Amino acid sequence: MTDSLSRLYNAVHDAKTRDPASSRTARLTREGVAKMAKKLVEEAAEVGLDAVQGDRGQIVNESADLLYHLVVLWAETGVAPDDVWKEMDRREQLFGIAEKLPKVGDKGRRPLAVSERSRRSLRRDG
Ligand SMILES: N=c1c2ncn([C@@H]3O[C@H](COP(=O)(O)OP(=O)(O)OP(=O)(O)O)[C@@H](O)[C@H]3O)c2ncn1[C@@H]1O[C@H](COP(=O)(O)O)[C@@H](O)[C@H]1O
Repeated sequence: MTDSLSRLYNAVHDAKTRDPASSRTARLTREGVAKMAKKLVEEAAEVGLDAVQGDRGQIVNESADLLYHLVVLWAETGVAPDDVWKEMDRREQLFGIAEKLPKVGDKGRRPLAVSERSRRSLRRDG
């Protein structure tokens, strides 16, 4: 999946300077980040609605549109796919450590407390 998104990112990056008449990405680039953000939110809402309606095929279609618009927003704001993969790796390591800690901590603390602490740390670092 990360490969497909990285390829899409490169294609989108190249398309930004193309003729807006033939490239949706170039059109979105001309319209600016607010328009890109609006499109992203619309696609996310569509995926959510399709899920509520139980339309699996449409969830797949709209998810592809959602990912395209997310990548367009990354390219516009200077975020590279690697930036996101690194953050995901960091979280995986953090939660992995939390999972290896004792199941019941001091004073009868439950593992959820450890997990919650990790989440707070993520929010603070992020
Ligand atoms: N992966 C995609 C991709 N996914 C979805 N879409 C388009 O995004 C549309 C969904 O967005 P909208 O709902 O806003 O579309 P719409 O209903 O037609 O809305 P409006 O255009 O009227 O605003 C889909 O109908 C697709 O046409 C994509 N358009 C382009 N790409 C890739 O992006 C790269 C650059 O392509 P161009 O931007 O066409 O140069 C290429 O690799 C393309 O394959």
